[in-house]
Amino acid sequence: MKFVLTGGGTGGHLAIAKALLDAITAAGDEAIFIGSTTGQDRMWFGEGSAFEQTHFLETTGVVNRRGIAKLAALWRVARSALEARRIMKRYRPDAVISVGGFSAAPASFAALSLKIPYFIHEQNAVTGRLNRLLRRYARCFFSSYDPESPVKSYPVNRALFETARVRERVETVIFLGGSQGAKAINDFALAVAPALARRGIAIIHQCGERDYERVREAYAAMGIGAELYGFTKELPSLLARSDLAVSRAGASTLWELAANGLPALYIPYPYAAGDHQYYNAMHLAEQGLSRVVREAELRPELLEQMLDDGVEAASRGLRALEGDDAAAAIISAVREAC
Ligand SMILES: CC(=O)N[C@H]1[C@@H](OP(=O)(O)OP(=O)(O)OC[C@H]2O[C@@H](n3ccc(=O)[nH]c3=O)[C@H](O)[C@@H]2O)O[C@H](CO)[C@@H](O)[C@@H]1O
Repeated sequence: MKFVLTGGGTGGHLAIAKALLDAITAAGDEAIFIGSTTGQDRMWFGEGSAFEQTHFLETTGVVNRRGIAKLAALWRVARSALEARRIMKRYRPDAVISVGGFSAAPASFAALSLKIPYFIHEQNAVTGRLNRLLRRYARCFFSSYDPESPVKSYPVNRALFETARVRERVETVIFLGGSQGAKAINDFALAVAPALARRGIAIIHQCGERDYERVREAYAAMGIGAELYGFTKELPSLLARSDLAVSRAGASTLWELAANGLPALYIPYPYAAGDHQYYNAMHLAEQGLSRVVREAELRPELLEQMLDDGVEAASRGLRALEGDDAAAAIISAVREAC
């Protein structure tokens, strides 16, 4: 079978595209990618990816723009949709799967106008604008928070299941800012680092490229030897070594931590559309599997409290969540629906 995967912008969407691609190629099938020239699409799939072809079309976000800027963004989507139609007429895919984000708009409209079976994977607890608009036209809508979804587990890198373990005590804390890094989490890490050092707890910290120098200098000034990364491709092995995470609640990160049995204190990005990071985190917090705190209410004592309470029960609970190979299950559901 031939697939088109579309969508991206940020790592959360692209991580799903990658997991689906792996499931497609493992089954001996093939796929092409249609994404955007803006955002992180090229960084993920620019060179040496396993896609048969990759196309980066000119699109920018539409939702937060006004006036002329919005019209210009819509014009770019329309022009790129025509280009996506030309690509699909040549490639003749059996199915188009959108992982959301503004990068997905041209290929989604092209698929629907050509009547190619169309599928959506929504990563977040609050459905994004484009997915809300197009959901009614999709043959299946996959979401880990929707009881109606044909597959409820979330596609994550298999390595996270393979290295999963129950955490009995906290020897290493990892700070995670999502694919772009988060200044608030960086500041929090620096504020709690001395207390962690006093307890003999090691620190791993993914701080984002933009804030890397500042954070590096701050650790050096405190004489604390944190293991620091801007953006790293080795995240799965870093998570496997960690016992507690302090993290944004981007969907892919959240389900990767869950798959690995790694409990977290989630600090949702306050400006995410529809506050979706908060609802992503609440999905786990309501089951007692992690904690969530608003950025404005973040206090060092909260982390200390979690260290005192221990993480074993939460870690065991995460390991008990449904955790099959979601990407393969999604691809086989797509195959059946075509
Ligand atoms: C600010 C914002 O709007 N963020 C959104 C964005 O988050 P963001 O792009 O940060 O997405 P996620 O947290 O979902 O995923 C980040 C991905 O990048 C990977 N990674 C991250 C850092 C690193 O150094 N190396 C690395 O490989 C992670 O393992 C993960 O697979 O998309 C998510 C999925 O729609 C949403 O839930 C988030 O709300």
